[in-house]
Amino acid sequence: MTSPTPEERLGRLRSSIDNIDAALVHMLAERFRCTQEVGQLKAEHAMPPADPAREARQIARLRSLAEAANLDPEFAEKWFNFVVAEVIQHHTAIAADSRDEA
Ligand SMILES: O=C(O)C(=O)C[C@]1(C(=O)O)C=C[C@@H](O)C=C1
Repeated sequence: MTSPTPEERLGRLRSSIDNIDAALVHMLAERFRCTQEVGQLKAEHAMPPADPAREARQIARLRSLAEAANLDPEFAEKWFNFVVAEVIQHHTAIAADSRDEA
């Protein structure tokens, strides 16, 4: 039995990377589906778009999960802040739309 060539190994690794990227896109889409609903709920009840105390708890939890998974906690926090900044923009836009409609 011959061992795989570097090109075969690269091809297999890239195929796994493509599967992981697809899963991440689907998970992000699902997360944003939930946060859109949160945005509607917050707008209906005049709740603020951002909840810094909740974010602090999420960051502490994600940093601990990242450490356990051997992922750089700084990177996990940056990723979270990037996603949440987008969510807060969506929440703010939903609240503005619902005020315009009132
Ligand atoms: O949990 C909320 O209150 C949300 O609006 C969701 C979410 C998040 O994306 O996880 C976004 C903004 C808040 O500052 C905190 C958390």
